[in-house]
Amino acid sequence: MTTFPTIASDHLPALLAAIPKAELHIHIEGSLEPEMIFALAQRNGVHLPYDSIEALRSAYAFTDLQSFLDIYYAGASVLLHEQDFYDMALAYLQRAARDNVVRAEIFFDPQTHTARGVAMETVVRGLRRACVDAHAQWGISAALILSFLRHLSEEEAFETLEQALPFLGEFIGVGLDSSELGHPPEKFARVFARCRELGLHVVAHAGEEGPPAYVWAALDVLGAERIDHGVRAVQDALLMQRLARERIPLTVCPLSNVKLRVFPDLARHSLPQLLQAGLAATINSDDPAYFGGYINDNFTQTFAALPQLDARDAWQLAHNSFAASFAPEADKRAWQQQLQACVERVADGG
Ligand code: HPA
Ligand SMILES: [Zn+2]
Repeated sequence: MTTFPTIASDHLPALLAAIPKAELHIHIEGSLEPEMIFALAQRNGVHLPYDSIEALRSAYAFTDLQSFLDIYYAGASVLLHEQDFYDMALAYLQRAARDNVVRAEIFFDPQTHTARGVAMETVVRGLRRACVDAHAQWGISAALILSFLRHLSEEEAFETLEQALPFLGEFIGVGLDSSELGHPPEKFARVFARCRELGLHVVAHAGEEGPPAYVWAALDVLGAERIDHGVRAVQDALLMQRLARERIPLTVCPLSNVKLRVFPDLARHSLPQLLQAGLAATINSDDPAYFGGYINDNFTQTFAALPQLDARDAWQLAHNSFAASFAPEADKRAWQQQLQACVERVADGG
């Protein structure tokens, strides 16, 4: 965009809500609301160590990534049948469409389920059916990214990849999540090389709790096309230059970062520095049921806490989200045009 229309700051919340956007960092198991955890536990006869929805919700007081992951994996234990995966993903996609998400690239953690005896086929079929139905109902475009658990071994990642081979057409790429510290990207060099040979897109969580060295390794050893989180890159000037020069997208999750104490509060988040340095940052929800908000909550609360962010930044973040997505180029062009039209409509007071 060469000229940017004037948008008064009191129109900013409306703009943030209305702009079409892509969500590129959402763990579908992290969209499981306490109400649905309880409903599925009842439906499937799974015992939960919490007496009520309120008791479960009050356990959501995290001190770091691991303290969150322990509860997140426990919550996922209620998912057993294809319909459970379908219901979870359809609920997320309906909620995302309300936030004007036009494209969602959704992580799923198959090892969390296969370890409990749930078949890969059950997981993938349920999630894919929700993606197809959500597109038909709300026009939202959705795709899946299989994420390996980094606290497990590379051998277990290879076994998971083997189980996923019959479903290669059902997911667009692979990621790397779970406990970051002590599990550097190098641990998964060979399995990611195999995934690249298979033509899959490659992303990885790096620089959430881990050091900038993990971001370098995600790029150079795994061949990551996007970095999930990456907010600690600000500690390394050379890395910042590289991320900016190569326009490597960062999928930033502000509410997650505050809940897991990566930053003490939103006002001290590194997002303005990332944008100022010309990095292709995006805003995402990560695990919205656990971190207190979906994507528009992340946009509005982050902009409210950081008054230096303005309408131009909102446009940039949405623009980056489409540029960084793995959707077909024709779709990306159409969404960029919708974004432009939306900005002009809000500027006109419409
Ligand atoms: O933010 C995260 N980091 C690592 N693993 C995860 N699994 C779900 N959310 C996350
Ligand atoms: Zn994540």
